[in-house]
Amino acid sequence: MENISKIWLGPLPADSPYVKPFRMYYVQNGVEKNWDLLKVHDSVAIVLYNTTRQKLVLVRQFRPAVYHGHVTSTENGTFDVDLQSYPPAIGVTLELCAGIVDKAKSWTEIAREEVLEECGYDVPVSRIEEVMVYRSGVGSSGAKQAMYYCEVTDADKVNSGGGVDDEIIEVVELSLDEVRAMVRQGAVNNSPPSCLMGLMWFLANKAPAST
Ligand SMILES: Nc1nc(=O)c2ncn([C@@H]3O[C@H](COP(=O)(O)OP(=O)(O)O[C@H]4O[C@H](CO)[C@@H](O)[C@H](O)[C@H]4O)[C@@H](O)[C@H]3O)c2[nH]1
Ligand SMILES: [Mg+2]
Repeated sequence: MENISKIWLGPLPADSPYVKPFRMYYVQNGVEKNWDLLKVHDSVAIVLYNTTRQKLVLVRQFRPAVYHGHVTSTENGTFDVDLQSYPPAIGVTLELCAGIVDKAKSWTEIAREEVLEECGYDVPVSRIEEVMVYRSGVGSSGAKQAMYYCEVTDADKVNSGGGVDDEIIEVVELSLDEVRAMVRQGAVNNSPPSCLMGLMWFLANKAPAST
């Protein structure tokens, strides 16, 4: 996974299909203001629970933005990355299965495809229920994310997952005790808030009482 041998930074090309930067201007209470922001894709995330194994199914992957966040928090924005001081493992996250909405398909169909591509479970959209919709990165992007819940069994597993094209994704199964440890007071995670919220929602609403 973190078989990464070189890391460097460059300016964002204007034609990035993933991130488009803008400065928005507005007048509030008669005062002109502006805000620097990013247009990024909306997305779906899926809380996946394997009822056969009583495990939450998450994904591990190297996230360049998380790596950058670790490094620039101490290096003030510019860096020649020394992989000894900053091992790539600091950029590896544990997240809900998730994907960007970049196709003309329904959001639940995109969720269904992500469950299949990233985690290897083939389920019909009728088994994917909406949990909630919210905005991420309210200071920088405000992108919409819809969270879904889906229960799967070992019988739904058709491949090992891992993503498509050049994606490198590891499927990780967590016990309920391991999930509880992730959201315990004082816990420090490399996970996004959406994942931690999804896990807390699961513990509050879906987790079997006795395990
Ligand atoms: N973002 C990006 N920048 C590139 O430069 C860039 N270059 C290539 N790609 C490709 O785009 C695809 C993105 O993968 P997904 O569709 O699975 O989306 P996620 O990365 O899982 O992101 C979702 O889930 C996250 C967790 O909840 C949220 O934080 C995000 O907001 C949310 O979109 C991959 O094939 C990747 O190779 C880039 N993708
Ligand atoms: Mg993804």
